[in-house]
Amino acid sequence: MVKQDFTITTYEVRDIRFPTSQHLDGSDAMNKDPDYSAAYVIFYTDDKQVEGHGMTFTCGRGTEVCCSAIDALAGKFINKKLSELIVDMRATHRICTGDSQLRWIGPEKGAIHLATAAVINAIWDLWAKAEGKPLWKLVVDLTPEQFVQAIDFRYITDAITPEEAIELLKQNEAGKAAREAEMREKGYPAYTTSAGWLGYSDDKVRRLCREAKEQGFTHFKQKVGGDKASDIRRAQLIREEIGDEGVLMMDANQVWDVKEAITWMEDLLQFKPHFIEEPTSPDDVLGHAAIRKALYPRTRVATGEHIQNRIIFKQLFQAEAIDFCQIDSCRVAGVNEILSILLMARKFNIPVVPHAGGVGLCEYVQHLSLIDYICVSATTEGRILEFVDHLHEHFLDPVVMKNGKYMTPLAPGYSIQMKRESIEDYTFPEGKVHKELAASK
Ligand SMILES: C[C@H](O)[C@@H](O)[C@@H](O)[C@H](O)C(=O)O
Ligand SMILES: [Mg+2]
Repeated sequence: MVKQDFTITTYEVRDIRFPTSQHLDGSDAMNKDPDYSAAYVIFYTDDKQVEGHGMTFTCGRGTEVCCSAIDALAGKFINKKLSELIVDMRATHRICTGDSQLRWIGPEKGAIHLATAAVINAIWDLWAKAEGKPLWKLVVDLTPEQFVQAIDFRYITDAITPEEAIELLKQNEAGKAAREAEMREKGYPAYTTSAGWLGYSDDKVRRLCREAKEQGFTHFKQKVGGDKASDIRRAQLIREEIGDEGVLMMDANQVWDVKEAITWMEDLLQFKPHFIEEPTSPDDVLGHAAIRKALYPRTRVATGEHIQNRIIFKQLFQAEAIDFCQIDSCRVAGVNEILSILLMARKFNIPVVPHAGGVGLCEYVQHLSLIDYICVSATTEGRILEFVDHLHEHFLDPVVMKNGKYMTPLAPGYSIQMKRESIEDYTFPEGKVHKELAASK
């Protein structure tokens, strides 16, 4: 069943924080000073060479809460053999989401769900390493039946059944090899968010847009929703830099009420935004639908980085509330739940445009878009993968960008393993970097 088998012997949880707020990297109208962080888990095995790594993304304070939740889950995997876990990935996923007591502090949402993502992703990382394949390749090589076996269909069978999902995957079998070859050669198209963080000066935004254009990017995201006059000024200067042919996306990070979102966007439509992302609360399915109805087709609506689980995605699709589905690799419960969302998005014909603004998220989502293209949607039309240019140097197998595209990752695993030195230096609060920061204050 698995090329090499291991038994999980112990685990380690780390609270890792990068002080990105110092330069306002990652800042937006809601998250004014994020410190890109990771609640990080390592599963050690009886083979000293092979470890499963996983993390969930956080913004600084609160990482300790997710670490505690990881602690509550990870112990369940001690003494488990990899082969036992992967034979039924649906059951493995339920080890976390189905705990009859822990479930009360979710269910399938909040810190416990973020923690589930870290743990589940670490298991997939271990599995991919055991097979000697990058995660995307492990998944695209599964049979349609095995792919579907990883998914918890509870609460979504009114949108898609396992039988339908298998049928859908089977339809794409024929072209899989050609799409894989294409991706290995050309890579997956990306857009950049790092030119448009809200806390950056106009000059910096201008310079970063220029640099991103030179690097081959054609799609750029601007943060909006702080102050309307400055949104307008900023949109103007970005348009000057990227020209009419450049694609401009806007992201409000949930700051508006429903009506406010519509009126605010009316004033920004002159800049031809491709979409408005997170115009309001991620829980407000009908609010998103109302905003979409008011603005479509002058602009479109995107959301997902704070959509807590497959059930809310299902409702967003059913209510025709969004035009773009921004899956987040560790907001929902890791690879298993992502697969269910990819399938539903395919069924409802909504392009998947993953969220990657954080640490480690680019590393993760490159695999997910490859899975989407090679075996689920079979198209890149309307799809583009987010890229932010921060903190990649801390990973053993960081993303490789060329000409505005993600080059297909080839190393075994889920690309999320951090360098040991980075783990030590940035562990909060006792790592070297945090001690130095505290001393300098
Ligand atoms: C706090 C973060 O940087 C967010 O601003 C970021 O994830 C953003 O919403 C994005 O779309 O990338
Ligand atoms: Mg966003």
